[in-house]
Amino acid sequence: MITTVTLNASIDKAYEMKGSIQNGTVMRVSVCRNTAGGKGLNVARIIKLCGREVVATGLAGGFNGAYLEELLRQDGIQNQFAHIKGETRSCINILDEVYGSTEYLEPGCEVSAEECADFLEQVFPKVIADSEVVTISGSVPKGIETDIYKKMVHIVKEEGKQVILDTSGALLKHGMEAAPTMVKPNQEELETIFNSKIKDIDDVVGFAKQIYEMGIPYVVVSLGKDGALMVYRDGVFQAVPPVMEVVNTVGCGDSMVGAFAVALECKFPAETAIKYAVAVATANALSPKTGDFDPNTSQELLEQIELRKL
Ligand SMILES: Nc1ncnc2c1ncn2[C@@H]1O[C@H](COP(=O)(O)OP(=O)(O)OP(=O)(O)O)[C@@H](O)[C@H]1O
Ligand SMILES: O=P(O)(O)OC[C@@]1(O)O[C@H](CO)[C@@H](O)[C@@H]1O
Repeated sequence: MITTVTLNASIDKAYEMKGSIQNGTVMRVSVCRNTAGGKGLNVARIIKLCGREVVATGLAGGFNGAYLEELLRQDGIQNQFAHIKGETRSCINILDEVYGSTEYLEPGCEVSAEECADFLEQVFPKVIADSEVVTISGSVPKGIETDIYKKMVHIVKEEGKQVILDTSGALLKHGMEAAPTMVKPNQEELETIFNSKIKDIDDVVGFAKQIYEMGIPYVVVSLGKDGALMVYRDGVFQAVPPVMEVVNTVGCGDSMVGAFAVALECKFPAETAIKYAVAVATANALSPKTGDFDPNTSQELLEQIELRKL
């Protein structure tokens, strides 16, 4: 069993537009799709599609929170959310022919210190009890301290479980101090953490090695169309997918996290794990839906992924 955590859950709205967007005018949406979102819920859908058992937890509130739980029920995702007074946010992803994808992310409601403590001390330890792997993803709503993920990583590790952390900025910086099993920054997140511009792949390797030295066994940097780079005990590897025409890359990072969690749970060797994660993430880029992939496509991609030792 794998637990996914989404503290800043959202109703994700994908707006498909015909033609190009004209800013400052009235635009009519051609197709609208609502999904239970926030990074951890995309991760949960991917794990289910990989054929593994998953339970989703986090914070949910108001009408959107109830809708979110209903969407998860429709997707067949087991969930145990802590209920908060504030309203769960919405995030909009506009898909058009000129810009591809443009995301508008709401910040999330205010969460009280009591609500946060209730989740951390009561809900979270109970939900993870039957899981071997826990994933923690995304931003946090207002009122939650930036060391929350550090505390959660400690709780998971004290129970002898493995934990993946996928977040950014101060949340990532503090979270890494607790040495999770795996982190998955993208290049932008690395630049923020190290306050430095990345010029080439050597810079990526250098920063990833520094993170590995903090005691994090698997450091995976996602590189978009160039796949992902992994630093672990036996060296530095890059898994490169074939060049393809993508449909929707939102949630690709989450797909990579979901597949890597499955690989940890199934005890895949590290080099198989990174290839599997890149295959699933690339298959997600070929689906119009977020946190979705066709298992036949990922299986075909797996055979086409090139693993390079750097
Ligand atoms: N254009 C693309 N072509 C092929 N594969 C892609 C492409 N974009 C993303 N991917 C796949 O998805 C993985 C993760 O993508 P990316 O590096 O964009 O993650 P991310 O920035 O964390 O994404 P997000 O935050 O949108 O979820 C890549 O390692 C790759 O396997
Ligand atoms: O505000 P966060 O939690 O960082 O990101 C939220 C979000 O952009 O991430 C997912 C894509 O990765 C979307 O489902 C969701 O809307």
